[in-house]
Amino acid sequence: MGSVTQSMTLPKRFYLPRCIGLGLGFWPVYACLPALPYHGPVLGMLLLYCFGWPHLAYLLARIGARPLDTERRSMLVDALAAGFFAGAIGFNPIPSVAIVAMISMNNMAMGGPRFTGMGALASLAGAALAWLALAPPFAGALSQLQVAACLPLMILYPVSLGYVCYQSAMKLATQKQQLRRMSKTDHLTGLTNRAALNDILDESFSSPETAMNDSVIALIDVDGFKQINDRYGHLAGDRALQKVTEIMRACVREQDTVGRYGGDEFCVILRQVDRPEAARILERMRALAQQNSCAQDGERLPTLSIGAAAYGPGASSGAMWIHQADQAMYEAKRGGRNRVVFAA
Ligand SMILES: Nc1nc2c(ncn2[C@@H]2O[C@H](COP(=O)(O)OP(=O)(O)OP(=O)(O)O)[C@@H](O)[C@H]2O)c(=O)[nH]1
Repeated sequence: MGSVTQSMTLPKRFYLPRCIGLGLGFWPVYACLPALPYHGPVLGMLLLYCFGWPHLAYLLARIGARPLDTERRSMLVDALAAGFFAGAIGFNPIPSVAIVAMISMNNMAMGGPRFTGMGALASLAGAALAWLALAPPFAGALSQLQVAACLPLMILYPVSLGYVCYQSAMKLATQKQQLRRMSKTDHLTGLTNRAALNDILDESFSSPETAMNDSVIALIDVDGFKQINDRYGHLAGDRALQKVTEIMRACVREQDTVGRYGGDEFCVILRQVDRPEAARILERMRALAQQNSCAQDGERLPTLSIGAAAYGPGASSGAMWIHQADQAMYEAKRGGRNRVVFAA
C-alpha cells in the first residue's frame, strides 16, 4: 500500500466478479423480503447496492489517486452491506450465511487473514446497524424458494472468484519464470551469466548424474579490449562483445554452454568431447575472431586468447577447474595472445 502510484489491476480484476457476485447475491435477500414489514425501503437499498454499487466502486477506484486503497475500502463496504442485509432479513440462516460466507471468501482471497478479520468486524457492524435501525423479526421456517434463491450465488460465485485467483496464479508463475530466466542471463549478450555458470559447475560436482567426465572448460578473453573501448567508444566495445558472442555460438554444439564470465571474459563448457575435438572447436573460434579482426566500418574487432582445461583428477571442484583454465588463458596471453592453450 506504500507505493505512490498504485495500479488499477486489482479494481479491474475485481469489477466483473463484484457485478456477478452482487447480481447473484440480490436473490437470496430478495426472496426473504416479502415477509418483512419494511420490505419497500430495504428493497430500494438492495437494488441500489447490488446493481449500482459495483459500477460506483469501480469509478471511485478509477478517479482516486490510490486505486488499491479505494478498492480495499470498497471491499469493507461490501462486508458491511452483507452484515446489514443479513440483519435485515432477521438472520435467516441459509441466505445470511451464504452472503456473509461469499464476502469472507472474497476478502480472504484478495486481502488475506487480517483483512478478512477487518471484514468480519465490518459485517458485525452492518448487522448491528440493521438490528438497531429495523428491529428485524427473527426469520421463521425457510421456504423452498428462499433456498433455491441462494443456489446460484453459492455455485457460481466461488467459480468466478476461483477463476480470478487462477488467472493471478498463472500470471505470477509466468513472471517468476521470466525473473528466473533474467537472473541467469547476461543482459548485453544474452549468454548464461557468471552466477549461473558457477551453479552449473557446482551442480556437476555435487552428484554423479550431473558429472562432466568427458567435458572441457575454456576461458576466453578478448585481446586488447580496453583499447577498443578507448578508441571507438563503449558502444563499439559492446558491439564487439556481441560479435564475439555470435562467433562462439556459431562454433559450439547443442550440448555445450556459452557464458559471459565477466567484462571481456567468456566461459565455454564443451560436453561429451575429447581433447582433439575440443581443440578443433576452440581453434575455430579463435580463427573466426581473427578473420573478423580487420577494420570494419572503422571499428576493429578483437582476437581471442583461449585457455582450456579437460576434466581430470586436478579438477576437484568447479573453482579448481576454472582456475586451471584461467592459468592456461594467461599462458596464452603471455605467449603473445590470439592462441589456444590447454592446461597440462
Ligand atoms: N564496452 C564494454 N566494456 C566493458 C564491459 N565490461 C567491461 N568492459 C571493459 O573491458 C575492459 C577490460 O580491460 P582489460 O581487463 O584490461 O582487458 P584487455 O584490454 O582486453 O587487456 P588484455 O586482457 O590484457 O588483452 C575494461 O576497460 C572494462 O571497462 C562491457 O560490458 N562493455
